[in-house]
Amino acid sequence: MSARLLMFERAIGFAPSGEYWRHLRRMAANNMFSPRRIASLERLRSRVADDMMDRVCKEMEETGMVVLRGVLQKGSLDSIVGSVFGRSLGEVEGKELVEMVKEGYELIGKFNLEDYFSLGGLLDFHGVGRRCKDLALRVKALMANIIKERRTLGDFSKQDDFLSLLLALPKEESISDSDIIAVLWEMIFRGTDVVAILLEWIMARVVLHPKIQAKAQQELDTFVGDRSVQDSDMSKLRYLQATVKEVLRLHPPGPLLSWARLAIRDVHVDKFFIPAGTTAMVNMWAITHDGSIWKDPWAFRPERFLEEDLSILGSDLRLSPFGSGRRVCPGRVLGLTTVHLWLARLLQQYDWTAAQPVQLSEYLRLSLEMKKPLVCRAVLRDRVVK
Ligand code: HEM
Repeated sequence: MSARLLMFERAIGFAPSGEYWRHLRRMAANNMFSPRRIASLERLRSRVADDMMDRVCKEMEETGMVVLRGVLQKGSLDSIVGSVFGRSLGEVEGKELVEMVKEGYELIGKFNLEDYFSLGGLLDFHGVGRRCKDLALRVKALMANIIKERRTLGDFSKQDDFLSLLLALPKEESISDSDIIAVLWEMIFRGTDVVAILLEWIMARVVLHPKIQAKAQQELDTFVGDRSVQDSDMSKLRYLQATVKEVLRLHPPGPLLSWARLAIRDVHVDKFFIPAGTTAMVNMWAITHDGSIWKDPWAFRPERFLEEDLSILGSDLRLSPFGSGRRVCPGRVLGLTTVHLWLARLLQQYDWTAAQPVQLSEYLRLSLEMKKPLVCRAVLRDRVVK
């Protein structure tokens, strides 16, 4: 799996010198995910939330139930595409992008002997390597077109999307088009599905625990009232934030973080000696279910995070669902901000119950997904949200 990710990423054109990662880190730290930029994207997130509410309403009217996965995936893609390109894509481009992301996920999950014994493609019986290369060419072609079009329009300095930001860099900091493509693709590929997957887990828990749902709604009614909830309300919505943390603990979408790390030199970790060349995995899922770390680890109890406030952004290794250290998720604040806002909207607007039995079985692809999609019933709450 991790070898595939690397193979695929190399095919997309990551600079072998590691320049790409340097750029990604600098962008993430300085600009792309600065609080100002994340705030500037609130209008987009909010508009996407409105669209999602409309889709929920439509599905309820047409079928009497909602398959949330489709609604969340569409919302997540619209939001990331808007953040990356500053506009929605046309029908053809949009469809192509969805297909490319799908193909990328499928390829990452495929077993290929060539990942373990590289014989120049001889063991690539199912053409996985060839498909990776084909996909990389399609990604490059689509992105190159969008970059060209944006350059023709010029004056990117006033826009807040990631592409404009990269194009507006001063000459001495500018990066090559292939690195721009790699950075943007990585944002789309890593940032789209995981937000939808996390929200589906959250809603499954909300449906399974009506008292927790009611408590989160009560908090919204008390602190936000009849107007539409905004990012700036989030600091007061402590129970809602605790609920998200508890879902990240029980159902971390990246249970093995980025799958594998390679020790490039001999190292001691606690009492273990790890020789150079070892491939090691961090099993975050095992840590977050460990009874010696968590009291009643299998119980779904958001209150535990009211009793002890714990940062989940990478400084406390008991719960680091976004990883930690140099390879920590660069999109973690944007991802969390989005999840908080959309969850708050879903709960403010509707009461949620299960339309089919909720199953918490897991399915591991690039991320840990619900095996069986969640099917709910959404009933408009009697409060009018303006
Ligand atoms: C809220 C949901 C999200 C979760 C749970 C999540 C989780 C993770 C995890 C566990 C990793 C691996 C970290 C490691 O190996 O130590 C990761 C990496 C990454 N994430 Fe996220 N992520 C989320 C949202 C996002 C968003 C919204 C974006 C982009 C806009 C994004 C972009 C990335 C990128 C580019 C990497 C690769 C970083 C690297 O390999 O150095 N993520 N994420």
